[in-house]
Amino acid sequence: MILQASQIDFGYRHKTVLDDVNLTVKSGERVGLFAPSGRGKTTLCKLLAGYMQPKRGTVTLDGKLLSDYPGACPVQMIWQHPELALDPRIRLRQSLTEAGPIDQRLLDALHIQPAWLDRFPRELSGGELQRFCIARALAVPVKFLLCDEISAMLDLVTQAQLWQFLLEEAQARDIGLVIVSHNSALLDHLCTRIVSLEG
Ligand SMILES: Nc1ncnc2c1ncn2[C@@H]1O[C@H](COP(=O)(O)OP(=O)(O)OP(=O)(O)O)[C@@H](O)[C@H]1O
Repeated sequence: MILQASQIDFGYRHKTVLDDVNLTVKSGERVGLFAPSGRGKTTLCKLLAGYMQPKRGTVTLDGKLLSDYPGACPVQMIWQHPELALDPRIRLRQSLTEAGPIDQRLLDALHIQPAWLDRFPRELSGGELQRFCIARALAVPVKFLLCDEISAMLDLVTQAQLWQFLLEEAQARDIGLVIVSHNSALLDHLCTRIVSLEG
């Protein structure tokens, strides 16, 4: 499959953030997105995942708009701040089952303890919550995963385990990855290609 952003313009109020941006990602590719803070990486991810619509240009998956795909969106985003990605009023088990059936293999691979599922988001640490958000994104038949600074809050050992798991999972399921990070060494290590938003 091909996820394609073509001639994207986007701004907040009167401020232009993205001007004629093009990006193509194929299944199985791992594309790093690198740019200074505030340049629009998160904004581009939100557009690629269909959370917002561009002012000009299109985002398509195999030539069709994301809204043409029924059910769970095949492009999932994992956010930099996991606490903002979850409904604080519902327990994690409900968040997970709303995405799809609980897959014990995913929970084990991400070292998610069964007891966490009975808690509310505020009752987990940032790193625990992030691993939960990754399990939730992978619970749907995802084709492209947008990872926006997802590992910065994890210790180095957990980061390494997480990326090894995500790379294996992406390869096994032919998922395309877009990886946003300020850590260029991490991107060099993980990605098949790196794209700069610096113009
Ligand atoms: N909801 C919003 N309303 C107004 N301006 C916004 C909004 N979200 C982001 N911006 C602005 O848009 C610009 C791009 O933000 P964005 O979060 O996409 O950048 P980024 O490259 O991901 O930054 P960082 O590396 O710091 O996470 C910034 O100048 C930011 O202040």
